[in-house]
Amino acid sequence: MRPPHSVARIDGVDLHFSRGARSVLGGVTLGFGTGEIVALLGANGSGKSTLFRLLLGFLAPRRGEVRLDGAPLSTLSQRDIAKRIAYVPQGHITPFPYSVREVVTLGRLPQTGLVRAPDAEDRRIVETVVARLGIERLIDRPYTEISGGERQLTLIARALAQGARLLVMDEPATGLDYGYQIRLMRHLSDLVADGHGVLVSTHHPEHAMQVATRVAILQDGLIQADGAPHETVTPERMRRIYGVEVEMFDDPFGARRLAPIVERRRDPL
Ligand SMILES: Nc1ncnc2c1ncn2[C@@H]1O[C@H](COP(=O)(O)OP(=O)(O)OP(=O)(O)O)[C@@H](O)[C@H]1O
Repeated sequence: MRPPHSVARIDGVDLHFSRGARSVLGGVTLGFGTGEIVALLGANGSGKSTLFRLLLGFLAPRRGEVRLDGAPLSTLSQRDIAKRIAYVPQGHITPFPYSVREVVTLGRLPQTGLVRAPDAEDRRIVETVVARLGIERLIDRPYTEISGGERQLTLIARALAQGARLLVMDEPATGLDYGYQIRLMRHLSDLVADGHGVLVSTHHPEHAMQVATRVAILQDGLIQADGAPHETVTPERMRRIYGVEVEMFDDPFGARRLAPIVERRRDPL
C-alpha cells in the first residue's frame, strides 16, 4: 500500500538576513508533494538555497508560514521534520574518512535517535538504498576517496535511508560528468514513480525540461512562474534570468527542448 500523499508548502514568506538588509525572499509561495519533481530555476544568489533552508526548518521566516503535511513547521521537532523531508546538500564534503556505509547510516538518525544503535533493519535499509543507487561496490570505501558523482549518489542514498517521502536537492548535478547527470535524472524519475516527491534546484533549464513535472522560477525575491515546464521555460524568461538567447524546438520524440544560441566567431580568411 502506498503511503499517504505528503506535501511541503511555503506561503507568503519574507526573509532577510539582517536588519535593514534587502529581502532575499519577499512574499514567496511554493509547494511540492509526493508524485512530482519540481525544478527550481533562478540565477546565482536568487535565493534557492535560502528557500530550501526555510522548508527544512533551518531558517524561520520573518513573515509568512511554512507547513509540512498541513502542520506549521514551528510546531514540529527537527526530528519529526527529518522523518518527512530529507535534504541533499550541494557539493558536500567532510574531512573525516567515514565509509560510504557510515555516511548512509547517518540518514537513519531521525529514526534511531542518538541512543539506539542501528539494528538489523537499519542495516537492511542502508544496503537496499545503496543497491538502488548502484553504489554497492563503494560501500566500504572512504567517502573522502570517491568521486564527486559517487559522493552525490551517496548523499541521495543517505536521504533515502532517512525514510522521508519528500526530498530537497540543492543543485545535485553540479560537477557531475555527462553520464552521472543522465543517471541522476533517471534516479529522480524513479524516485517519483515510487511515491517520493522531489524539489530540485538546477542551473540547467534543459534538465528541468527533461525531468520535471513542474518548473518554478525564482527572481527578485518572488516566484515569477510556476507551471508545466514547456509553459514556464520560455526564451523571454531565459533572457530575463540568465541574459541568454535560447531557441525552443520539438525533438523527434515530440518533447519540447531548448538550446542556447551561440554565435560562432568567423575565422579570418
Ligand atoms: N547566512 C547569510 N547571511 C547573509 N546573507 C546570506 C546568507 N546566506 C545567503 N545570503 C544571501 O542571500 C542571497 C541568496 O543566497 P542563496 O544562497 O539562497 O542563493 P542561491 O539562489 O542558492 O545561489 P546559488 O545559485 O549561487 O547557489 C545571496 O545574496 C546571499 O549572499
